[in-house]
Amino acid sequence: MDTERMFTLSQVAQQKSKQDCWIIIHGRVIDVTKFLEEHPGGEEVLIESAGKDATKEFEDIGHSKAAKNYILKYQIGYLQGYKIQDDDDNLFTDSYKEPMKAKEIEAFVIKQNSKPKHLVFVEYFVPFLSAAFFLYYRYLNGALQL
Ligand code: HEM
Repeated sequence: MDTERMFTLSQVAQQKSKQDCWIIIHGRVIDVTKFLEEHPGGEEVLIESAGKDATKEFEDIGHSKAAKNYILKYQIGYLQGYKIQDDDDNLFTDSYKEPMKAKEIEAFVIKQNSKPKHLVFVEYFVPFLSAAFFLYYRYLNGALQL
């Protein structure tokens, strides 16, 4: 997807129907046409913001990182003349672009952390058995001394 394309405000303003619904968030032009039915907040709010800058509305709701990843997914370009903020990279994560990689890493970490069953046996059961034998031995000694 070519996200480097530039659009003017009037170009975006023309795409405000259910069939062509674009909105601007943080200077990014997003084609939400295919996302309308999927939007958990309903399609109406998106259609109301269509063709406009909806950054304030978007931020006021307190959208999650998942929502910001959708922005990366549906972004088609940038608004011409928009000055990208210094913290723009922090506003969006790029994890959408490589979801498989993220999953692989997660799986790897789980594998690394989970212990094989026999290790659990050695770690907990063997010390417990040793302690039990030791106490039993002390008990027998004590019993013999009495
Ligand atoms: C491309 C733009 C947008 C995307 C990708 C998006 C995505 C989402 C997602 C994923 C959710 C589920 C909750 C979450 O993960 O935060 C959500 C909820 C919601 N969104 Fe959006 N949204 C967008 C724009 C907007 C705009 C412009 C408005 C308001 C004018 C809006 C209003 C809402 C509301 C009211 C909810 C429901 C919150 C709730 O029930 O707790 N969204 N949106």
